[in-house]
Amino acid sequence: MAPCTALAKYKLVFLGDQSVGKTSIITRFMYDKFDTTYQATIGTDFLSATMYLEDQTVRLYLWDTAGQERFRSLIPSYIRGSSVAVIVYDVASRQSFLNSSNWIEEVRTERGSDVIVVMVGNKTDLVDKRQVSIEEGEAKARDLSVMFIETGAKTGFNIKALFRKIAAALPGIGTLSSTKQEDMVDVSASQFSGGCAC
Ligand SMILES: Nc1nc2c(ncn2[C@@H]2O[C@H](COP(=O)(O)OP(=O)(O)OP(=O)(O)O)[C@@H](O)[C@H]2O)c(=O)[nH]1
Repeated sequence: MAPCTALAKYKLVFLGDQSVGKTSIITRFMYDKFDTTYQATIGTDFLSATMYLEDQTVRLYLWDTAGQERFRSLIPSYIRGSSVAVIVYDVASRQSFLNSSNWIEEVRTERGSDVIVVMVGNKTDLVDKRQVSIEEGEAKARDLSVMFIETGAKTGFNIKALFRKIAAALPGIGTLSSTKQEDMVDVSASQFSGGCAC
Protein backbone atom coordinates (compact mmCIF):
# COMPACT_ATOMS: atom_id res chain seq x y z
CA MET A 1 0.00 0.00 0.00
CA ALA A 2 1.31 3.45 -0.91
CA PRO A 3 2.44 5.62 1.99
CA CYS A 4 0.03 8.33 3.08
CA THR A 5 1.10 11.83 2.25
CA ALA A 6 -0.54 14.73 4.05
CA LEU A 7 -3.55 15.35 1.88
CA ALA A 8 -6.27 17.85 2.70
CA LYS A 9 -9.63 16.09 2.75
CA TYR A 10 -13.05 17.61 2.51
CA LYS A 11 -16.56 16.23 2.65
CA LEU A 12 -19.01 17.75 0.18
CA VAL A 13 -22.68 16.94 0.61
CA PHE A 14 -25.11 17.47 -2.29
CA LEU A 15 -28.64 18.30 -1.20
CA GLY A 16 -31.86 19.40 -2.88
CA ASP A 17 -35.26 18.20 -3.99
CA GLN A 18 -35.84 15.05 -5.97
CA SER A 19 -34.72 15.17 -9.60
CA VAL A 20 -33.03 18.58 -9.57
CA GLY A 21 -29.82 17.08 -10.96
CA LYS A 22 -27.48 16.34 -8.03
CA THR A 23 -26.29 13.02 -9.45
CA SER A 24 -26.01 14.53 -12.93
CA ILE A 25 -23.76 17.37 -11.74
CA ILE A 26 -21.44 14.89 -10.02
CA THR A 27 -21.44 12.55 -13.02
CA ARG A 28 -20.65 15.42 -15.40
CA PHE A 29 -17.79 16.55 -13.16
CA MET A 30 -16.32 13.10 -12.58
CA TYR A 31 -16.81 11.40 -15.94
CA ASP A 32 -17.90 14.21 -18.28
CA LYS A 33 -21.05 12.20 -19.05
CA PHE A 34 -24.78 12.88 -18.91
CA ASP A 35 -27.67 10.43 -18.75
CA THR A 36 -31.21 11.54 -19.65
CA THR A 37 -32.84 8.58 -17.89
CA TYR A 38 -33.71 9.36 -14.31
CA GLN A 39 -32.54 6.94 -11.67
CA ALA A 40 -33.42 8.11 -8.20
CA THR A 41 -30.63 8.00 -5.67
CA ILE A 42 -31.49 5.57 -2.89
CA GLY A 43 -30.27 6.81 0.48
CA THR A 44 -26.90 8.14 -0.56
CA ASP A 45 -24.11 7.47 -3.03
CA PHE A 46 -20.53 8.13 -2.23
CA LEU A 47 -17.63 9.06 -4.48
CA SER A 48 -14.11 10.13 -3.79
CA ALA A 49 -12.32 12.48 -6.16
CA THR A 50 -8.79 13.76 -6.21
CA MET A 51 -8.61 17.35 -7.34
CA TYR A 52 -5.41 18.88 -8.59
CA LEU A 53 -5.16 22.53 -7.66
CA GLU A 54 -2.45 24.93 -8.63
CA ASP A 55 0.13 23.81 -6.12
CA GLN A 56 -1.63 21.19 -4.09
CA THR A 57 -3.82 18.16 -4.30
CA VAL A 58 -6.98 17.72 -2.29
CA ARG A 59 -9.30 14.81 -1.81
CA LEU A 60 -12.99 15.43 -2.02
CA TYR A 61 -15.55 13.02 -0.63
CA LEU A 62 -18.74 13.61 -2.57
CA TRP A 63 -21.95 12.55 -0.84
CA ASP A 64 -24.81 12.40 -3.30
CA THR A 65 -28.00 12.28 -1.24
CA ALA A 66 -31.54 11.26 -2.20
CA GLY A 67 -34.03 14.09 -2.67
CA GLN A 68 -37.04 11.87 -2.10
CA GLU A 69 -39.10 12.65 0.97
CA ARG A 70 -38.86 9.11 2.33
CA PHE A 71 -35.10 9.50 2.90
CA ARG A 72 -35.40 12.86 4.66
CA SER A 73 -34.74 11.51 8.15
CA LEU A 74 -31.26 10.37 7.05
CA ILE A 75 -30.17 13.81 5.85
CA PRO A 76 -28.78 15.22 9.15
CA SER A 77 -26.38 12.32 9.43
CA TYR A 78 -25.10 13.00 5.90
CA ILE A 79 -24.61 16.69 6.63
CA ARG A 80 -22.58 15.92 9.74
CA GLY A 81 -18.87 16.56 9.27
CA SER A 82 -19.28 18.24 5.90
CA SER A 83 -17.02 21.11 4.85
CA VAL A 84 -19.23 22.08 1.94
CA ALA A 85 -22.98 21.81 1.31
CA VAL A 86 -24.09 22.13 -2.30
CA ILE A 87 -27.78 22.98 -2.40
CA VAL A 88 -29.19 22.28 -5.85
CA TYR A 89 -32.48 23.47 -7.32
CA ASP A 90 -33.92 23.18 -10.82
CA VAL A 91 -34.33 26.56 -12.58
CA ALA A 92 -37.44 25.08 -14.24
CA SER A 93 -39.03 24.26 -10.87
CA ARG A 94 -40.00 27.18 -8.65
CA GLN A 95 -40.92 24.74 -5.89
CA SER A 96 -37.40 23.32 -5.79
CA PHE A 97 -36.07 26.91 -5.59
CA LEU A 98 -38.43 27.73 -2.70
CA ASN A 99 -37.44 24.53 -0.93
CA SER A 100 -33.74 25.38 -1.18
CA SER A 101 -34.25 27.59 1.92
CA ASN A 102 -35.30 24.52 3.92
CA TRP A 103 -32.22 22.63 2.78
CA ILE A 104 -29.96 25.54 3.78
CA GLU A 105 -31.72 25.76 7.14
CA GLU A 106 -31.12 22.07 7.71
CA VAL A 107 -27.42 22.56 6.97
CA ARG A 108 -27.19 25.56 9.33
CA THR A 109 -28.93 23.59 12.10
CA GLU A 110 -26.40 20.80 11.80
CA ARG A 111 -23.22 22.74 10.96
CA GLY A 112 -23.83 26.38 11.94
CA SER A 113 -21.30 28.56 10.17
CA ASP A 114 -18.66 25.80 9.99
CA VAL A 115 -19.60 25.05 6.42
CA ILE A 116 -19.37 26.58 2.98
CA VAL A 117 -22.81 26.69 1.39
CA VAL A 118 -23.24 26.95 -2.38
CA MET A 119 -26.66 27.35 -3.95
CA VAL A 120 -26.79 25.93 -7.48
CA GLY A 121 -29.52 26.59 -10.06
CA ASN A 122 -29.25 23.64 -12.45
CA LYS A 123 -30.80 22.81 -15.87
CA THR A 124 -30.02 26.14 -17.58
CA ASP A 125 -30.64 24.50 -20.96
CA LEU A 126 -34.39 24.43 -20.20
CA VAL A 127 -34.73 28.00 -21.46
CA ASP A 128 -38.46 27.81 -22.35
CA LYS A 129 -39.38 26.14 -19.07
CA ARG A 130 -37.39 28.43 -16.81
CA GLN A 131 -39.35 29.53 -13.70
CA VAL A 132 -36.52 31.12 -11.70
CA SER A 133 -34.35 33.90 -13.07
CA ILE A 134 -30.65 34.17 -12.37
CA GLU A 135 -31.33 37.49 -10.61
CA GLU A 136 -33.76 35.80 -8.20
CA GLY A 137 -31.19 33.11 -7.49
CA GLU A 138 -28.46 35.68 -6.86
CA ALA A 139 -30.72 37.77 -4.62
CA LYS A 140 -31.73 34.80 -2.49
CA ALA A 141 -28.12 33.67 -2.14
CA ARG A 142 -27.14 37.18 -1.08
CA ASP A 143 -29.96 37.27 1.50
CA LEU A 144 -28.91 33.94 2.93
CA SER A 145 -25.17 34.75 2.73
CA VAL A 146 -24.32 31.74 0.60
CA MET A 147 -22.41 31.39 -2.68
CA PHE A 148 -24.31 31.03 -5.94
CA ILE A 149 -23.86 29.69 -9.44
CA GLU A 150 -26.07 28.38 -12.24
CA THR A 151 -25.11 25.15 -13.98
CA GLY A 152 -26.24 22.83 -16.73
CA ALA A 153 -25.30 19.21 -16.14
CA LYS A 154 -26.71 18.34 -19.56
CA THR A 155 -24.53 20.80 -21.48
CA GLY A 156 -21.67 20.88 -18.99
CA PHE A 157 -22.24 24.60 -18.44
CA ASN A 158 -20.36 25.92 -15.36
CA ILE A 159 -19.75 22.47 -13.89
CA LYS A 160 -16.00 22.97 -13.63
CA ALA A 161 -16.61 26.54 -12.53
CA LEU A 162 -18.74 25.24 -9.66
CA PHE A 163 -15.95 23.01 -8.38
CA ARG A 164 -13.39 25.75 -8.96
CA LYS A 165 -15.50 28.09 -6.86
CA ILE A 166 -15.75 25.48 -4.11
CA ALA A 167 -12.02 24.71 -4.22
CA ALA A 168 -11.10 28.38 -3.95
CA ALA A 169 -13.29 28.71 -0.85
CA LEU A 170 -12.04 25.62 0.98
CA PRO A 171 -10.40 26.28 4.33
CA GLY A 172 -6.66 25.86 3.93
CA ILE A 173 -6.67 26.76 0.23
CA GLY A 174 -6.49 30.41 1.29
CA THR A 175 -2.80 30.69 0.44
CA LEU A 176 -3.85 31.99 -2.96
CA SER A 177 -4.05 35.63 -2.06
CA SER A 178 -5.50 36.92 -5.32
CA THR A 179 -9.04 38.22 -5.21
CA LYS A 180 -9.58 36.15 -8.33
CA GLN A 181 -8.71 32.89 -6.60
CA GLU A 182 -11.13 30.87 -8.69
CA ASP A 183 -9.23 31.68 -11.85
CA MET A 184 -6.07 30.21 -10.39
CA VAL A 185 -7.53 26.82 -9.59
CA ASP A 186 -7.17 24.26 -12.31
CA VAL A 187 -9.79 21.62 -11.82
CA SER A 188 -9.45 18.08 -12.95
CA ALA A 189 -10.86 15.13 -11.12
CA SER A 190 -10.16 11.45 -11.06
CA GLN A 191 -11.95 8.82 -9.07
CA PHE A 192 -9.93 7.63 -6.16
CA SER A 193 -9.45 3.91 -6.44
CA GLY A 194 -7.36 2.71 -3.57
CA GLY A 195 -3.63 2.42 -3.13
CA CYS A 196 -3.64 4.52 0.00
CA ALA A 197 -5.83 4.04 3.02
CA CYS A 198 -5.90 7.72 3.97
N1 LIG B 1 -32.52 19.20 -19.33
C1 LIG B 1 -31.75 18.87 -18.28
N2 LIG B 1 -32.02 17.77 -17.57
C2 LIG B 1 -31.22 17.47 -16.51
C3 LIG B 1 -30.11 18.28 -16.15
N3 LIG B 1 -29.55 17.73 -15.05
C4 LIG B 1 -30.24 16.63 -14.76
N4 LIG B 1 -31.25 16.45 -15.64
C5 LIG B 1 -32.23 15.36 -15.68
O1 LIG B 1 -33.04 15.43 -14.51
C6 LIG B 1 -33.36 14.12 -14.04
C7 LIG B 1 -32.93 13.97 -12.60
O2 LIG B 1 -31.52 14.06 -12.52
P1 LIG B 1 -30.69 13.45 -11.30
O3 LIG B 1 -29.28 13.87 -11.47
O4 LIG B 1 -30.96 12.00 -11.15
O5 LIG B 1 -31.39 14.22 -10.08
P2 LIG B 1 -31.14 14.04 -8.51
O6 LIG B 1 -31.24 15.39 -7.91
O7 LIG B 1 -29.87 13.29 -8.26
O8 LIG B 1 -32.39 13.16 -8.08
P3 LIG B 1 -32.66 12.29 -6.72
O9 LIG B 1 -31.65 11.19 -6.70
O10 LIG B 1 -34.04 11.80 -6.82
O11 LIG B 1 -32.51 13.21 -5.56
C8 LIG B 1 -32.67 13.14 -15.00
O12 LIG B 1 -33.60 12.71 -15.98
C9 LIG B 1 -31.57 13.97 -15.64
O13 LIG B 1 -31.25 13.53 -16.94
C10 LIG B 1 -29.83 19.44 -16.95
O14 LIG B 1 -28.88 20.21 -16.74
N5 LIG B 1 -30.70 19.69 -17.99
